[in-house]
This record gives sequence, structure tokens and C-alpha cells, in this order.
Amino acid sequence: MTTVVAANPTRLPVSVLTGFLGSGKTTLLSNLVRHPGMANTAVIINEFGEIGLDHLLVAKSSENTVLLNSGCLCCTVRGDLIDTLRDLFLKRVKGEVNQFDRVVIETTGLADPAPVLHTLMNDPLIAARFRLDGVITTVDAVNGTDQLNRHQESLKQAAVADRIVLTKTDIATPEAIADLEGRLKALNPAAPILRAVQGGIDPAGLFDAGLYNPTTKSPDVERWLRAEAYEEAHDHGHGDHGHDHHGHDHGDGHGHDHHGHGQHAHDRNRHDDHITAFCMTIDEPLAWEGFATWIETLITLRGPDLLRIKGILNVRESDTPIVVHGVQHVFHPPVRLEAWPSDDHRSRIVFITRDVGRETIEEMFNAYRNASD
Ligand SMILES: Nc1nc2c(ncn2[C@@H]2O[C@H](COP(=O)(O)OP(=O)(O)OP(=O)(O)O)[C@@H](O)[C@H]2O)c(=O)[nH]1
Repeated sequence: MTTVVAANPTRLPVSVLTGFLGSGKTTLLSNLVRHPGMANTAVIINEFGEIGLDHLLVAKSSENTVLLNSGCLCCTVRGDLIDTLRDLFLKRVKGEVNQFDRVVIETTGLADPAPVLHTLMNDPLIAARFRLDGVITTVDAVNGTDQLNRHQESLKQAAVADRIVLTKTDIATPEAIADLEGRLKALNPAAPILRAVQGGIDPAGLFDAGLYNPTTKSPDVERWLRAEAYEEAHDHGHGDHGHDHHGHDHGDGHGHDHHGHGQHAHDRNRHDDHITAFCMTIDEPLAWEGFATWIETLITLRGPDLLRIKGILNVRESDTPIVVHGVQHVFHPPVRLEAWPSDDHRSRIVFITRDVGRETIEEMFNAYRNASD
């Protein structure tokens, strides 16, 4: 019997998983991909250049994990995301990857979701093969209110959501949760607010949300999406995407912070110029005690400005790596991995901060290291 291949095969659903820094995207995704119903999922993880660690930490239950690490997704979307989706699709057709039937894209915590959605909905090559299934936004129950108040990206991420997943309700007060829920309902009345503790959630509630429809969201969402269309129409002569703006430090050890190191036009509005991302790499194994004291002091002094700390550590007391996560004043319990995820056994700590430079952090670190050695 001949198999008839439909001329216009069903478009594959794509879900965008977004949410502010440290709000639990990777934790949620690691949990979701282990779910039997999610076996046929291709995952695209976007990280800030080479400083990202998520791809080391996400459980790779599927071989179809693609790392998009050339920069922040909202900045490189017109090039890299399109290429990545097209390559994935071609590999699927040629049988070079597992036959996935769904794609999840995890954005960086600072991503403006509008250009990502705009591309998924409007790029002709993408739209012929994929359809936007929906936007899932994680919101941190402890830090969410502050993040919504201070960061436009966080507001946009929540406003464009089809499903909001409130995380960390286990460590937030009932009052904080109620306040935040009220705020989110006002911002995005159409999106159900679900809860996930340590990523535990039934995927059935998150996927197959139906075609993304910006008209059911608050009026701002439409405005943001239209602004993208406007920018695209006027995007002349800026290289491939017109707003490669800030050279988030690519982990080369030299810490060129945010400002205008891209070769392309610099869009000051996309990310806040006060925000800096850099990675500290430490060759020698660390003494845990000294490290912990340093981090505690740093959090006490600069907590609200430490938007994200994420590290994989080689500590003297352990043969296997220790993973640490911090979000503002919250330092999550460290987790010991069973093995090193790669041959690189150096400690690497990613910082995303507001108005706290690499030098300040390194000076403090050296002081503590010298004291504890
Ligand atoms: N107590 C608690 N901790 C959580 C929960 N969800 C996530 N975390 C912790 O929060 C920290 C950050 O989680 P991630 O999943 O890495 O957050 P993310 O959004 O992927 O972070 P970025 O990619 O840096 O933006 C980790 O230490 C997680 O273990 C939760 O529901 N409860």
C-alpha cells in the first residue's frame, strides 16, 4: 500500500516558555520533558551567549534539545530562531532527529516576548510549518511583584501569557501569593493561573491552548506586537536584525558589559542598560564555607540588584558538581549533581545584575577566598 503524504501537513505546535530571571522555567521544562506525554518534544533553549548553563542542567530525556546561545532570543530572533526551526524541521523530514511532534522554546529571563511571537506568527517560512500553540509564563511567587514593578520585560512576559504558572508558592507567604495573583489577573484576565512547585505540573493544562490570539489579551499586548511589525518594516541597514544591542558578556573572561558592543544598531529600549550579564570562571576547587559566606554577604548587601546568580561549582568537599541558584534575596538550596555534565570541571557562576559590576563582585570574592584559604 502506498502512503499518501499530505501536501499540506499539519503544522507543528510551538509553545514559548518565558518568565523572568530565575522564575523556574528550566525547572518546569526539566519536569515536563520527563512526562510520558511529552516524549516527542523538541526543546530549544535560548541562553545568553556562552555564559549559559541551562543546557547542562535541563534533563535531556529527549535528544532533540537545541541550544540557541548566540545571544538573547529577542535580539537574534529574526536570524537564529528562524534558522533553528527550519533546520529542525528539515532534520525531522530527513529522519535525522527523533520524530518530534511539538516544539518548546525556552527564552532567556530577560527576553521581550513580542519579537519572538511576531516571528512565529508572521514569518512565512515558519508559519508554513509551525503554529504558535501558546505562551507559558512562569512567575516567581516570592519575587514576582517586585519584578513586575521594576522590569518591563517581566510585565510583557505575563501580559502575553496564555497560561501563567506561579512557581515557588511553597516558599512564599499566602498574602504575597494573593497580591500577586490579583495583579496578574488584572494584567492578563484571560490567562488561567496555575501553580507548580519545583516544576510539578500536568502538561495537559499547559499545551494545546489553541492558536495564539493577541486580541484576547490586554490592549498593550497588541500594541507591543504592532510595535514589532513597525520595527521590522523600518529595519533597514542594521545588519541582520537591527538591534543586537548589548553584547551580554559572552563569557570570554573579559566582562564587556552591556553597552553598545554589538556591531549593529543599539536599541536602548529593548533591555535596561543598567542590567549586566557576566560569568566568573574559577579554575581551582572552592572551599564551600568561604563561598557560602561570600554569597550570603553579597545577598545581604546587594540582594535586590542580584537579579540572577546561577552556578556550577567545583567544591573541595564534593567529587561531583554543586549547582547554586540565587534570585535577588533568595538563595535556593544547593543541589549536588551526580556527575559533571561535561569535561569542563571549573566553577562557573553567571551573574545578571543591576548596577553591580564584575569588578565589585570579583573584589569581594577574592577577599573571601583569601580569608578562607
Ligand atoms: N522552592 C522552590 N524553588 C523553586 C521552584 N521552582 C524553581 N525553584 C528554584 O528556583 C531556582 C531557579 O530556577 P530555574 O528553573 O533555574 O529558573 P529559570 O527561570 O530557568 O532561570 P533563568 O533561566 O536564569 O531565567 C532553582 O534553584 C530552582 O530549584 C519552586 O516551585 N519552589
